[in-house]
Amino acid sequence: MTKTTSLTSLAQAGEFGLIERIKRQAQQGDSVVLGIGDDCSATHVAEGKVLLTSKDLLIEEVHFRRCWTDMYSLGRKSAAVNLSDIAAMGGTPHHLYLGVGLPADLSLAEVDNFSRGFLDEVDQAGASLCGGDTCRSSDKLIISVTVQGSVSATQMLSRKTAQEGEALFVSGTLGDSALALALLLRGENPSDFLCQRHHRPTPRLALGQALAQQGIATSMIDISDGLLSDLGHILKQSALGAHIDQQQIPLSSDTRQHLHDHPADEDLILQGGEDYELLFSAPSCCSDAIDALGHRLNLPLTRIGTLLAAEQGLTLVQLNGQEQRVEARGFNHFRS
Ligand SMILES: Nc1ncnc2c1ncn2[C@@H]1O[C@H](COP(=O)(O)OP(=O)(O)OP(=O)(O)O)[C@@H](O)[C@H]1O
Ligand SMILES: Cc1ncc(C[n+]2csc(CCOP(=O)(O)O)c2C)c(N)n1
Ligand SMILES: [Mg+2]
Repeated sequence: MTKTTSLTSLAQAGEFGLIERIKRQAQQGDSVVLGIGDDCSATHVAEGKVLLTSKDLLIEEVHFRRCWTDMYSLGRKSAAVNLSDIAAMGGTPHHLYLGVGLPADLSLAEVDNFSRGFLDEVDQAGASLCGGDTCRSSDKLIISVTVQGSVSATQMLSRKTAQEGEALFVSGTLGDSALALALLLRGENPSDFLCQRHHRPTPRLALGQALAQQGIATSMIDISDGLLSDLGHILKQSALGAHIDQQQIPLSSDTRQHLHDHPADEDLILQGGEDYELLFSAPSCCSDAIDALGHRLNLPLTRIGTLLAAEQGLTLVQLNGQEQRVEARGFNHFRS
């Protein structure tokens, strides 16, 4: 057996050495019958719940640049963006599967930092890494994560159950991540706050679960491709229109200051992606419960608009007070 302490390269560790290193760091929750190490994992599904499963890829130069992020943050983000999809259904995450295609120029220390970040995010969510796949990639770092969670079937929140007349809310602030990315692409240095928002998104798990369990929200989605695009999915699947008030969209002070100086960047708020905040609909009578929940979680929950009949389409009251019909546009892998 190879001694692991003095290893520095992927070649020295080898495929199975790498898997062993990840396995040693991974904790297993009670629902895991068989974790890393066999042909499949085996896990229990809680009785009376439905299984939620989602997958997200992160590809170098498409989702991240290695020169912009440290590997620990990339590991955390790879888990977080997947956990965010479980949050969007009102669910509790349980099991994750990590596929990696590793270019030969990565050092073992970088891979260790990546897995440490991934596992810290998984642990924080109370979930377990149960398996994955490891292979060499010819050039780019490729990350493919599958997450499983559960939710009571009667409490699950989907995109297709919003109702006309209900209010639309978002958590947190919008546009910070897209602004950080825009600045990085322009060769500028985003503030530490903006960098955190881009490289270390927070999956809103406690919020998603509370909205589902308390029966407050009627539909929900996490904002990965931008507010208008992701709202567009709720509108399409619920056969509705909506009215958004741009003045109400919650901004961080860094983003507000930037827009004051660079108003041309306003579209980043509406169409920039990777906020990983939750967008949800709720009857207007739930406003007090939503306020109380926001206070309890120490997270702003802001009403930004109203759901209308489908014929009314998607309209935006702009900052100048003018109402304009808008497209449900945002990040699109084959268009932007
Ligand atoms: N190649 C594919 N094969 C089968 N289903 C897919 C494929 N790509 C996406 N889907 C499905 O299409 C739906 C929308 O996928 P999408 O990736 O846009 O999810 P999202 O949650 O809106 O965004 P994000 O990827 O940022 O999490 C999901 O149900 C997803 O499982
Ligand atoms: C280098 C670099 N270029 C562009 C972006 C922007 N970006 C990539 S994927 C995505 C949406 C969510 O992804 P998905 O829909 O695949 O889940 C966004 C906004 C980035 N983060 N890094
Ligand atoms: Mg999603």
